[in-house]
Amino acid sequence: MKKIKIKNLYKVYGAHKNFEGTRALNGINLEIESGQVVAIMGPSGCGKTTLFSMISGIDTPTSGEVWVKDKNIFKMNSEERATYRRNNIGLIFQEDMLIDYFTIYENISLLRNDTNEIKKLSEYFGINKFLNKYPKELSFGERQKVAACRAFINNQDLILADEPTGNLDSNSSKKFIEYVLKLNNIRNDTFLMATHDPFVASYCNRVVFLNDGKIIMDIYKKESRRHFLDRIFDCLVILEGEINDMEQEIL
Ligand SMILES: Nc1ncnc2c1ncn2[C@@H]1O[C@H](COP(=O)(O)OP(=O)(O)OP(=O)(O)O)[C@@H](O)[C@H]1O
Repeated sequence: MKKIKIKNLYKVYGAHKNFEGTRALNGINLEIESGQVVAIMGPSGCGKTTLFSMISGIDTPTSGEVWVKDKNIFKMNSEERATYRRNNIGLIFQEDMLIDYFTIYENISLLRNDTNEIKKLSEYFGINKFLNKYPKELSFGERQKVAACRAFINNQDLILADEPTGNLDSNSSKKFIEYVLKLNNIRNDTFLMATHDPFVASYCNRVVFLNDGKIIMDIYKKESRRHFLDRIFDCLVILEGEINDMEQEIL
């Protein structure tokens, strides 16, 4: 089943009569199957965060359509869209967005206060011993696992993670992504992750490369993670070539 269908999506920021604006998304067409684990890669400013804010309905596109589970989310009014977001989407950001004066338990329970589910998820992520502590008492890696628990708590089946390992060292990144993907396998959620890290991307089944608001490559894992990582590096070399060409054109 198609989980997400994006058709001809454009987002232009800040256009007015003397300025044509910034084209953050420049005609994106993308389909994602239910249960797929997809990394979105590309240089800073290529449109990854903008794409996520369109899929989550946080912001509206200039033109184009986003269908999630057979619903065109920009045909909903803003109230319906807020309900859609709350019930369907789990968000994980680079900054964990935990509330410092709430305990870890309270932070996770904000969306759904289900003691059994919180116990299960926090045990799964190995943070159950921290439930009565405060975010400041945890390491970055531990805090990011709390953020993941919060994203999964409401049984959302679409998780959007924007640079979730951006603040973690390589060992914590590896542990974080392994935990998230193992859980994802059990629940068959659809997982989209923006990342600059090829190693983290190599854990996904598919990597979509963006440049300048467009999809320029889209690859699927058919081999071992190690070999997929090599292929991701090859794509990054091609991407770098494109960026250099664009810079030459501007000069
Ligand atoms: N609210 C905004 N107003 C104006 N321009 C914006 C806005 N948000 C993003 N942009 C511009 O749109 C383009 C895409 O930005 P976006 O944040 O989606 O990129 P990104 O790939 O997520 O970058 P990064 O990897 O640095 O987070 C950039 O040129 C950015 O400057």
